[in-house]
Amino acid sequence: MADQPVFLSNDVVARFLSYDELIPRLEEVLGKFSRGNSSDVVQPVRCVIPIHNHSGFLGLMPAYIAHEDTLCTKMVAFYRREENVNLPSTQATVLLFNPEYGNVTAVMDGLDITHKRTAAVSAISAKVMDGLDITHKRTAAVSAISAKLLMPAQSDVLCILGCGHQAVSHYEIFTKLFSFKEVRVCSRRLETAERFAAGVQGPVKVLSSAKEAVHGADIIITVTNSSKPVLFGEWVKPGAHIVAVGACRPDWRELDDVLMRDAVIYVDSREGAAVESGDIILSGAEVFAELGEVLNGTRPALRNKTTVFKSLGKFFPLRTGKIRFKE
Ligand SMILES: NC(=O)C1=CN([C@@H]2O[C@H](COP(=O)(O)OP(=O)(O)OC[C@H]3O[C@@H](n4cnc5c(N)ncnc54)[C@H](O)[C@@H]3O)[C@@H](O)[C@H]2O)C=CC1
Ligand SMILES: O=C([O-])C1=[NH+]CCC1
Repeated sequence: MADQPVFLSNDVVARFLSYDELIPRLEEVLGKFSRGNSSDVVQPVRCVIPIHNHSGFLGLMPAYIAHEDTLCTKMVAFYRREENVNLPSTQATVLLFNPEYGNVTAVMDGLDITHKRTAAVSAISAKVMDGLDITHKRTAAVSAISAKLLMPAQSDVLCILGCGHQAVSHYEIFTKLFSFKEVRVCSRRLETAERFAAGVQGPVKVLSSAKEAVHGADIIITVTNSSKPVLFGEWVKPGAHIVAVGACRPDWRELDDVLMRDAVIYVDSREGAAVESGDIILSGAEVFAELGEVLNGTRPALRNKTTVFKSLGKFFPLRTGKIRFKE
């Protein structure tokens, strides 16, 4: 009989993941995904069902990488929370499988469970993070990869629009990897931005107007749960790089038509963008490249142009080794 799956609580998984390992691992899988070898990397556009009563969605994101025999799925619930800011906008759980037997070997994150057994997790070569952190750190790491490839060579000013969970992980990784002379934030409510600024380590300038906040910025990250544009092309410095993380539904927007049509558009998955991104679908903007294509050298990184990376959150499987449990 198969072992029972282990529950990896937030604390446990948090210990197993560092950005230093996450970034190269994501670069590797983004590249592999964009080579389009579907018999190696199987990762369809996620299946999303509406949670009508709660203005939410549940997305199922299965993935299999044949050459390393990794089978997993992420399940993510996400919500439009413009009115009720006291509820989480995203919750995620990841299941790892034994690919040969089909049984679940680990359930990760989003679970506040103190399991009686001690989980001795051996040989997890690309580590895992806690539930929310899997989503937050993975998303921020892919955004950072886009910035490595696409932001102007001289980038002094970072601006973050939206001051929730993703803003924290994005701030964390962007200030770790790059050095900015100024970091600005703006959120729908001033007090949220002030709380954010007080909570992070390092100087942050809080602005009450998004237009002022993005003025002259070299890199702008939109991490809002808005369904209407929060960033307008006429505000944006030519040549800036925009990382658009929110608006993951076909009728949700963070960026306006002007920006979408003027910028060169990069995505994590063309297929996903065509189905899920309101910014792309409703503006009619053309996708220029997947990040993986840039990493593979098959499409160029047009750093001198205004660029948008539209992130939708493909879940790229973690590489896992054997998981062993001790009583
Ligand atoms: N692309 C991806 O891979 C992923 C995308 N997401 C999306 O990222 C977005 C942010 O997620 P979280 O940080 O977890 O949400 P959150 O709820 O923690 O934070 C959202 C922030 O946006 C702010 N906001 C809302 N409307 C705004 C507006 N009009 N102008 C400025 N700020 C505004 C809110 O006040 C809040 O500070 C959500 O839309 C979520 O669905 C989440 C996970 C992965
Ligand atoms: O990949 C992800 O976790 C999500 N994408 C959109 C909302 C959450």
